[in-house]
Amino acid sequence: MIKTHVLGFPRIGAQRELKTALERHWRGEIDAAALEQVGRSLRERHWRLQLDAGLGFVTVGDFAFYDQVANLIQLFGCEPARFGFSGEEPALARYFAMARGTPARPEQPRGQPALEMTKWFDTNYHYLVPEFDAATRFSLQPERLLAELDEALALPATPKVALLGPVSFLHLGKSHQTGFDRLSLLPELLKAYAVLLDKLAARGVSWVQLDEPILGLELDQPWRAALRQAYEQLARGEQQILLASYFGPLGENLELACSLPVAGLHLDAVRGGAELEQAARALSAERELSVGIIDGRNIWRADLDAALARLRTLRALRGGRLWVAASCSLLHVPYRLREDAGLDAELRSWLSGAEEKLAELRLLERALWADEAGPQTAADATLAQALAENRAALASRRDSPRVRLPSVAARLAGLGADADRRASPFAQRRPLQRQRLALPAFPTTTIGSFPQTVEIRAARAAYKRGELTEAAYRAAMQREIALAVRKQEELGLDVLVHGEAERNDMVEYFGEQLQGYAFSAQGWVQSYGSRCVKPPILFGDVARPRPMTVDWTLYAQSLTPRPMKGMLTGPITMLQWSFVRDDQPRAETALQLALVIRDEVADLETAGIAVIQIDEPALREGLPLRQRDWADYLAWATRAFRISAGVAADRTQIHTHMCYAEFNDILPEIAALDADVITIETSRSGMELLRGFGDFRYPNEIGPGVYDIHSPRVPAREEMLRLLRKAAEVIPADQLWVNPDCGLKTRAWPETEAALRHMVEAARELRRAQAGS
Ligand SMILES: Nc1nc2c(c(=O)[nH]1)N[C@@H](CNc1ccc(C(=O)N[C@@H](CCC(=O)N[C@@H](CCC(=O)N[C@@H](CCC(=O)O)C(=O)O)C(=O)O)C(=O)O)cc1)CN2
Ligand code: MET
Ligand SMILES: [Zn+2]
Repeated sequence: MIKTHVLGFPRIGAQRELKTALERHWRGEIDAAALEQVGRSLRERHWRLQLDAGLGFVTVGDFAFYDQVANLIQLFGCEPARFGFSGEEPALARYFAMARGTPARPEQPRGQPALEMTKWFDTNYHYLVPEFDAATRFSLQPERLLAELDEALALPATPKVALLGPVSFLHLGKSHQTGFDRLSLLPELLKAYAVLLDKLAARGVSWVQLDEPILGLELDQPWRAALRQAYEQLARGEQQILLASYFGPLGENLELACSLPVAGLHLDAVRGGAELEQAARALSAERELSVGIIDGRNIWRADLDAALARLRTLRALRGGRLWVAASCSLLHVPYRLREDAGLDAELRSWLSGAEEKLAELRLLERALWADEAGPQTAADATLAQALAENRAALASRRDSPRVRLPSVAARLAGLGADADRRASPFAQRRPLQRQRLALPAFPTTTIGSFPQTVEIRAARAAYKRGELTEAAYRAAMQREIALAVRKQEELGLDVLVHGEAERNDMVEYFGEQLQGYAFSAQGWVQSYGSRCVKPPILFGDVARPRPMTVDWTLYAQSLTPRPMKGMLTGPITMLQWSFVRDDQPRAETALQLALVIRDEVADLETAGIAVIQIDEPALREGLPLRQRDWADYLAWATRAFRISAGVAADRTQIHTHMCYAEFNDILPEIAALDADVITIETSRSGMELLRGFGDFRYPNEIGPGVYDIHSPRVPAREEMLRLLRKAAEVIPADQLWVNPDCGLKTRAWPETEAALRHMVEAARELRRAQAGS
């Protein structure tokens, strides 16, 4: 028997309907009932797509109004006590309170910060981090999930319920209590899972998919033992469990996974392809093997011939039984690309979004059926035609002259051995930069973006629709830049930025100006909550036809005598947040990107810009999931950064910026980037993150973020002072900068100005204290 399925489907909506509805709800424009209705209709639409594609199941449980991990916090009734919920509040209101934080109330004068948000493995999706401590109790609240299940049953459709598994749920959470062992909660959590599984079985659900993506990580013995304990216990119930792993090979966890007494095992055959045959042999015959052969992380059209060859081998090993799936949830790819208005016909034929991936699964299923059916049927002709079309599209991509630019390869080959080094070491660059910039102690700056207002977005949308001329658009963006410069001067910031008004996104903006990149009109992917990105598509060798930021930066610099920071996105972040080609190593693509950024640095410098920031927020996210693969990645990734910065003269100050990450485990490599200044996100951790930089004696200058930009909350001057004093305990004062955690594009102006005013006051207070001591 061949069965096809997906681990999850994108939920934001082909037209981002969920985003629109959520934001309207948060603004108070639509009530909870209207929002729920949007959720229901999206679920129904997505299930119908799965039904129409002939999948063996529709997947239930992948929908979330904010995040699938946050759903589990409510499903298992473990909302953190700090939110002070009485239980009287509607569940959805509590959910958004956890996701977005709560404003100050008389009984909670400072409000509650949201749950921490962190990267979902090595993706650009962020999940909300569950908080566990000794007082955590679980109490199953299955109403929402059961209601969704009933919707699917009513279609009618055969549902498979998909949830994060108990061990990954605990693993991905955190505890603020030192010494608390999250695994001590496992027995209670398992009881709740077991009750839920029974309820699902009673509703007639035949399969429950439990995701344990931590199987792709290096696990300590206690976590491995926890997986065994969990599945031995859960498998005792009625419910059949499909245990799902993705994002990498199982490696040393393969044997464990194959030996757990679950009814089926899903593996990522795209990133863990090498071990599929081994798993097919190791898994006992009565169990199902689900082969994730369609890439759930990237947008290239699948090579169906290759997939079929692979599946036939595996099917033979499995005695004819096999499930065929996408490697991971399709959450990470856009809805559809084959008809996207932003892409030309040739490119479209090379791509697959979520809908097209459903069709690919269907074709694989039909081809495998045809093997068994024997003699030619009428359906075979359409199948053969579809496979031929697939072959032709793949050949057109492989042979396309658009993909290769000989000049790029030649330039890389000719790159000097010292291209990744500045002319002199930091100690020599520093006095030259100090003299040129003449900054006060504790210099203040921001990370780049200022509020992306409705007006800015509307102007860009009108320009893209052809309703605004290029000149009018340019003038509108220049007005925004002038406004940002004026406000920064009024606030008294030291190193200014132009504010990035002209950028739709820090990656897409550059992609749009580079050869080798294409960008879709509707290829949205959820990044967190209602926020989406439209990753540009890197399909060929990268080249820069003309400078990308020089005009805007020079315009901004012309408005002020203060230093204007040029603002670029670094090669690794460009790589990580784009859909990149799969026909050459990522390391090579990174080098090509490094060269175009290098050229931009050179042009900004020639134009007289004295400070240039090369953002690398995704450097940490790109780390391989297993530590043993880190060194190789870090070697090429940091070299790519250094190649982009290495062209700068000693007197030009290079900044970099990183956020959303635990930096302490890669401090030597961060230091090896040799940026003159690094700004990092530290405020949510109360400067804890900085301690590592201090212990390591980080050699260059650092701007630890002094306030969280994810929340409209305006921190008091004293709060920032406290953080700065804490920072000064671990970092020498003459190395410290003062700045927010990250860019301010998601904020509005009033809170931005208020917070920056407090920040500048805090820096001035420090200077006074220093002068007086
Ligand atoms: N690529 C990327 N990844 C990242 C980050 C990032 O900045 N970029 N930051 C971190 C956090 N992730 C984030 C992801 C998205 C957003 C974000 O603000 N996204 C915006 C969209 C940004 C964008 O592409 N804007 C376009 C398109 C805007 C738009 O929706 N326009 C409307 C029309 C608007 C109108 O008519 O008024 C439309 O196309 O329908 C533009 O400004 O041009 C959103 O979801 O709202 C923020 C942080 C980590 N990962
Ligand atoms: C996610 S890092 C953002 C850096 C960028 N320069 C900004 O301020 O928006
Ligand atoms: Zn950032």
